Amino acid sequence: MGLEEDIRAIEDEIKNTKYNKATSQHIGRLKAKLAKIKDDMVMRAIKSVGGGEGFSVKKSGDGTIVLVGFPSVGKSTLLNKLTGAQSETGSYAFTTLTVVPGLMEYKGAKIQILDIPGLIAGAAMGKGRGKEVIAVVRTADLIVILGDVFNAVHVDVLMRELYDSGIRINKPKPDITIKRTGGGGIRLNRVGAVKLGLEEVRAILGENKIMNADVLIRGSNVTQDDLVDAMQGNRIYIPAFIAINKVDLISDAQRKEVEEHMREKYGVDPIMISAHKGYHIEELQDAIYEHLGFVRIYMKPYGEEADMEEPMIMRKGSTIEDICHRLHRDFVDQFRYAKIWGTSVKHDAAKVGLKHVVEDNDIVTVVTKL
Ligand SMILES: Nc1nc2c(ncn2[C@@H]2O[C@H](COP(=O)(O)OP(=O)(O)OP(=O)(O)O)[C@@H](O)[C@H]2O)c(=O)[nH]1
Repeated sequence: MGLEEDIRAIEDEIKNTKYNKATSQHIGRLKAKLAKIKDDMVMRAIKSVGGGEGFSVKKSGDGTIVLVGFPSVGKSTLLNKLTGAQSETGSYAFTTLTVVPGLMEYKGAKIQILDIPGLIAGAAMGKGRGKEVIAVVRTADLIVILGDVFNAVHVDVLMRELYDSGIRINKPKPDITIKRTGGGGIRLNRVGAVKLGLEEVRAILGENKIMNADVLIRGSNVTQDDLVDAMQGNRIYIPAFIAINKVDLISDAQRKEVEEHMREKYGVDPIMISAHKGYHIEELQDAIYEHLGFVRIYMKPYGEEADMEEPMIMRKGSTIEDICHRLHRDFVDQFRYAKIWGTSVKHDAAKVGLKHVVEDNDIVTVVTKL
């Protein structure tokens, strides 16, 4: 059997085996095995991409989003609409031969948007130019999954290809630590109402020949798949949303039908756009801005007024240390303390250290030794 047949056979077996206490170890083992085979194929494919021309993308701006869609879904047209970049458009499949970066300026943030060749079924395993495309997608801060009104089913395929490429969308990274040890078998520590049991954990890790390890799992929602992901170790967690293009070509009733389908299937409202006619583009820009989770930070030089005109755009969760890095490469070394006026502190002008997490609209003074 070839690897692809192996994969299909294991997937079928998982699907056809009812999960219960008696089968949980067996299913865990199958899942671990499946992940290993897939990963061998996918990672080999991704590693073989030596940053060839057009695929070594330099990140720039305050965040990078990647447009993922089938060929001819309208990615290039959309990029042009959002950024004014001159991406090559045409009605043929695979007219976009390289990654085309554009810069969208929105609400003071500079957002890099990458148009990449269309993904197709089998991309994760290297079909089409899948491996190069996926190598780029894995660098994104946000993925916009672009479907079109006539092929809503492509969204399913895209989701699957992303999953098979080790990309987990709209999911926080599960809180799992696996520390290999020299002996003593598998020791499981669980914090919270964790459902996974020791036997399951042992079965899954055993499939990867991990016989001795301290495993710490926190949170009640951790699944077998999450443990397999943690074991494989190369998963990436990226936010994403769905936009459906070419709505100018269908009636209102058809549009509602597509919307309803997406809502039922993925539990989210897709953004219904027309890149060509410019319909709902602002809504899309808003969604991009929101999903990237920006915070605006106003810098106040020591003893001076704050600059309320040009905020520094940071991502949610950024710390004073991140701000220092942005300001000057010596600032972290020279750092004494920072002062903050805003919601991230209990009282205005509070002193904080490098690890302090800033919030939207904070005013910050960094005081250095010099
Ligand atoms: N009616 C209509 N046509 C569109 C829309 N957006 C794109 N198109 C057309 O769809 C075709 C493909 O658009 P592209 O922007 O080249 O698509 P792409 O996804 O970049 O295609 P590849 O480069 O092959 O991956 C072109 O003929 C566009 O003019 C839209 O909103 N409405």
